[in-house]
Amino acid sequence: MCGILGLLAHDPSLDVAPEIVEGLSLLQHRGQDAAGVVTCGPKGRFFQVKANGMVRDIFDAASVSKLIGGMGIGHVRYPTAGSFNNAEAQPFYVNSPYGICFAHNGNLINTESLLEFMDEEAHRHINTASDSELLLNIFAYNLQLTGKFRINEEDIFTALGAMVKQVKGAYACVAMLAGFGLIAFRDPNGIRPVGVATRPSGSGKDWIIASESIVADANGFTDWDDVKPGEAIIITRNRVTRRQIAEPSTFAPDIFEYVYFARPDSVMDGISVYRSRMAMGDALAEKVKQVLQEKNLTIDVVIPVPDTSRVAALNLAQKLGAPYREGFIKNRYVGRTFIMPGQQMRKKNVRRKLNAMALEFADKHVLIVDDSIVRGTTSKEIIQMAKDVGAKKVYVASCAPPIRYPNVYGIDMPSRKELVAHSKDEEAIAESIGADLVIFQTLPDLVESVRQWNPKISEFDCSVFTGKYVTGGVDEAYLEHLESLRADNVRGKLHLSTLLVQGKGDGEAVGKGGANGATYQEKSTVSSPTNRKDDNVGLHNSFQT
Ligand SMILES: O=P(O)(O)OC[C@H]1O[C@H](OP(=O)(O)OP(=O)(O)O)[C@H](O)[C@@H]1O
Ligand SMILES: NC(=O)CC[C@H](N)C(=O)O
Ligand SMILES: [Mg+2]
Repeated sequence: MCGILGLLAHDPSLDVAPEIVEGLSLLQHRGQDAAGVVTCGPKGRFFQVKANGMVRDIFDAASVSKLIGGMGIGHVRYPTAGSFNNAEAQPFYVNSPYGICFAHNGNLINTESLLEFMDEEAHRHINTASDSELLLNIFAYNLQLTGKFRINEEDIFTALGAMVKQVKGAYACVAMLAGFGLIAFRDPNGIRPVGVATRPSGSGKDWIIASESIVADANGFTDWDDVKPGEAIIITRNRVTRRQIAEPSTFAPDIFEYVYFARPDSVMDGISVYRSRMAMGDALAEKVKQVLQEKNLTIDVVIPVPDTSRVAALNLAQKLGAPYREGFIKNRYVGRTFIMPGQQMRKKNVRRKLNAMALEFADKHVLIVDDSIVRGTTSKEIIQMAKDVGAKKVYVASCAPPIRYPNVYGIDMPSRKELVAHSKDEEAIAESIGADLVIFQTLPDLVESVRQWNPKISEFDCSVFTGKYVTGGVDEAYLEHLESLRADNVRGKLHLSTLLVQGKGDGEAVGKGGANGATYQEKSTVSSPTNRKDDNVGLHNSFQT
């Protein structure tokens, strides 16, 4: 899951980079592998800083000061295609037919046929294994087909409409056209989130595009509006234009955003993540009550697994009338473990991140609550930790049902074999993670916990629980192919070979700029989609000076 962001200041003389960097740090939980920002300054020039690492490590005062311009986009990356090499850090850039920068959250499922198309028909070179670079080039190719020296909004909608017909999968995107403006768009099923908001600025408005509403709130933007499934919004300094670029399809936002990915203080598609997590705790409490009664068991204490499960665990404890205790203390300097690459790293970091306090576990029957059990990395470690400090019995309750199928839409769960619940019943799962009992939320209860806050959404993407993929095009052959490319054991090798090809893993051989060896690059835009006087005049003025 990545985070995307775009910002257009009404006043072109302002620099938006500091706010973009600040905004990316609020999206850090969506991707910890790489981050990048590109701004567009005078004469339509792009300025870029991107690298592997966390936002705070990549951006310092010196690198941010080089990001000039009143419009820009940013990205935090959690790879789901290609490798975690910094050549695949986003935003991506193409210089033809116009200067375009692009950031993507999601994952395409027809990359093989798109690559063939790029090679045989579009004759565009794709330099990485990133599906996002591919998506950008499909968009650029379709823009090129307009055959125009200078383009307008109609041309962009036409190109996006053609692109949507070619690509399959999940994509929430932000694009920036040099000297023109920003574009936000979302796949026809609205699997990945993205929205827009505004704030007054002089005689006009500043616009923000972001994966989550928290970024808008924190920067004083209001009137958050989710991009609709299959919709594109083009924002220039003169006007904002919205259009459906895809035929209406099933709106099916990914339910895992509410379970784990999003920040609790975000509102997505009209649903407060916080409220949905509280409701997950309430519903799970009923199930736990029932199971404990059936098995004639009691619990002394409810303990959350920091961070994500806290909200649900508190409600669950209240409903059960059991004490809620923070028995695991989290090292605040260690990031999310699930989105780290490689099982070794994830395992090591659970221990680095969480510590069990004996005084909350010793001689007790504890109910540990987590939002989800995916590979079982976290639960295995913390159950052992709880036992090591004297817990008598360790029961685990999960706000999500068993995860038995891969995610193909932007969450890095490509391999069935890695999922602890794959082909296992609840007893076997408990045994495998070392729990005395494991209790899962039912799927209808999970869906209702989220859907009740916006009954207009009739469906959610629940493919990791059901194996049903809303876009179609995901069959056994595809899943096997994905596994062969991205399972943990294959990926280690892939990363190594990428490093060998690239020398030492430095993506762009351009002057170094930021902290952490971030690459800094100034891109002079030769071609700009519009610099005719009658189009987007506000921007042109700044562009032509
Ligand atoms: O079964 P697993 O493969 O371990 O995956 C599930 C765990 O990973 C996530 O935590 P993470 O540490 O990533 O983030 P958090 O601090 O937001 O809970 C999630 O909240 C679960 O605790
Ligand atoms: N998690 C995501 O959204 C990843 C975006 C894109 N597929 C990449 O791997 O960079
Ligand atoms: Mg967790």
